[in-house]
Amino acid sequence: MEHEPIPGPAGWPLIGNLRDIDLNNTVQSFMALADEFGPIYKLRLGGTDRLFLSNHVFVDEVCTRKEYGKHIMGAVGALAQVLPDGLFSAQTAQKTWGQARRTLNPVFTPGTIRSMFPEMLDVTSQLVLKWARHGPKTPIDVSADMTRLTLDTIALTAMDTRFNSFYHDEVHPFVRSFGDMFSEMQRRSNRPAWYTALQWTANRKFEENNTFIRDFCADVLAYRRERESEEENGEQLLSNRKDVFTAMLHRRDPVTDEQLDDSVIIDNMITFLFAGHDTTSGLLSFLLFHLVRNRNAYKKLQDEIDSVIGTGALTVDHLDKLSYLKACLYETLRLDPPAQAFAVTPQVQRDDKEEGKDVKMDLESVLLLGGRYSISYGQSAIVIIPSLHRDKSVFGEDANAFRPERMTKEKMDKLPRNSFKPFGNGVRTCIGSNFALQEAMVTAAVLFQKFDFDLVDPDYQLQYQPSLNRKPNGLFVYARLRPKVDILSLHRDLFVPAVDKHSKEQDA
Ligand code: HEM
Repeated sequence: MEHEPIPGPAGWPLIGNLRDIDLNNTVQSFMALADEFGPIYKLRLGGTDRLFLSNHVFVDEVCTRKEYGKHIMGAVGALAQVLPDGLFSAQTAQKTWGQARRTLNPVFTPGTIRSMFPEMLDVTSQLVLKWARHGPKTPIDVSADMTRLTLDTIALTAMDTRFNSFYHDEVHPFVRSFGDMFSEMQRRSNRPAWYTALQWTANRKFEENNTFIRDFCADVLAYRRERESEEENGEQLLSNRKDVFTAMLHRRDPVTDEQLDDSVIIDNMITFLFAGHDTTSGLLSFLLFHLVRNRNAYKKLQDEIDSVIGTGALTVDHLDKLSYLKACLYETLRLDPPAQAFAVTPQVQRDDKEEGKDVKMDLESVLLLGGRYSISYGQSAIVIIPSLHRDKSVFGEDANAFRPERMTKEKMDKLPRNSFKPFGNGVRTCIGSNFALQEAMVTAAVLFQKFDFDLVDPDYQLQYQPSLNRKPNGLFVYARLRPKVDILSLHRDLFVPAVDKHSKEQDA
């Protein structure tokens, strides 16, 4: 029973609000509906009523009240059918989620992520050399190359595997198969099950893609085990590496003292390969777009990079001093958050169950949102992150403008609680957020140190790719080496610290 009617468009019999959304770009539709119906509205999709939230007051409530937890639904629910034990798609109460999260948390501490700096720089160097050799007149497909960069980085740092995407014109088959599979999941999540059952060709393709990505990861796992069994007991033991793979293969969960099963390892290899690249590539692509469009911020960033790094190699210690770059990244995450939504629902708490409390998961058990709108246990509340981040009551009348100055550490500390949620919430918050930020800082610092950028089409208007994560569509730039950058010594200059280079010149 609703306490006060929740706004929303009237639906149709059987199909509900299916006609109110563009299935190829659902989040853009949700944002437009938020503009029309306000910070809370309701849609009937896939046979259930879903709530959509987009201001910090409602979002704060669902992010802080203990009744709410992550809801595995929609496309994530479809993902759970093929990755039942992946960190992203498993239920919080599931034993395998807790085991994997505790096993992997130590891989994502700031110290361990810093130790991945050389590998991040290695992959960045491949991008830089490619763009330098293309020359200043070749249009660069930004999203495609950022996808190559982030995929290769997560594969190398997390799984000690080189995808070598910069040496191929086509995207890696893993990305193509997973992308196709996920598009199908999104379509499935918004239409009735009987309709999906009739899509024989799409269903066969889905199974083929699923088999391909599982076999691919099983092969990588088998190869790693083979290498470990062959290696001598030496200093370079693979099992001493501090990466996701090694933790999954060797660490014991501190609570259950158990190791992860192979099927859990494979589910999480797929999860990390996907979640670890698709979002960060969007972040880097949007960063480039916003900076090229905002020349004041562009200049300020390049000045910071020149004064902190100079012309020598970037080191991990430089990263702590690039505060304006960090603000640019946060401002990009605010305006164009690559992960566009997350879903929560009121859940029966484990404590309640253990104490035998009579908490019924049926439509009679309701909570009130904002003290006015009813939400039942098991019903989805979806946070529309880009709308939340453009809330004018928080970010001001210029909320749609790119202004990194509003995202300095001091200013962010003063933002209302839960008004900035690019990495999700609570125990289900993104495990890779610090990894993503460090990777983006390494790449952006080197790119703006070495290149000047211009849009190929100066009138380009931002468009979004129809995919789960937000990415620019059709964004092409020209990359020109900056005046004092020498293409012949570029490779060396990316790695040789400035001091060493200087002293070598003096020695000569
Ligand atoms: C800019 C980059 C990134 C953004 C914006 C982002 C965003 C998010 C968000 C919003 C969630 C929560 C989703 C939900 O509640 O349904 C999440 C979860 C997750 N992310 Fe990220 N992510 C990024 C990068 C990464 C990277 C680099 C990795 C891996 C190294 C990663 C791995 C994961 C995993 C495994 C989860 C599930 C965690 C759990 O539920 O325990 N993400 N991410």
